[in-house]
Amino acid sequence: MGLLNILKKLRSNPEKELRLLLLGLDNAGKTTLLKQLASEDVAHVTPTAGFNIKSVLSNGFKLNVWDIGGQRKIRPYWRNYFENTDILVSR
Ligand SMILES: Nc1nc2c(ncn2[C@@H]2O[C@H](COP(=O)(O)OP(=O)(O)OP(=O)(O)O)[C@@H](O)[C@H]2O)c(=O)[nH]1
Ligand SMILES: [Mg+2]
Repeated sequence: MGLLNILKKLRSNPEKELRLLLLGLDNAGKTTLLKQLASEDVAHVTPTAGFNIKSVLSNGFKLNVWDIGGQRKIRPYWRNYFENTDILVSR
C-alpha cells in the first residue's frame, strides 16, 4: 500500500490500526527490529521457525507487526502473509 492510501486508511479508521509486515532473508535482523520496537531485550534472539506478531502502540497508532522467518525453507510461505498488509518493510 502506498503512502497516500495509508493516509486515507488512517483518516477513515478511527482505531488507527495498521498491519506491518517484516520480510527479509534469514539473519537480516527482522526479529531484532521487532523486539526493539516493543522495547524488549535483544541479547538472545534466535532464528524464527514460523512467525512472531507484536502489537506496538506508537504516537496514538496501533501497529500490528508481523515478523516472518527468512530461512529458505520458509520463504514459500511468505506469500500467505501479504493479505491485508498496509506497510511492507523489507530488510
Ligand atoms: N551488527 C548487527 N547485528 C544485528 C543487527 N540486527 C540483528 N543483528 C544480529 O543478527 C543476528 C540475526 O538477527 P535476527 O533478528 O534473528 O534476524 P532475522 O531476520 O529475524 O532472522 P530469521 O528469523 O532467521 O529470518 C542476531 O545475532 C542479531 O543479534 C544490526 O543491526 N547490527
Ligand atoms: Mg527472526
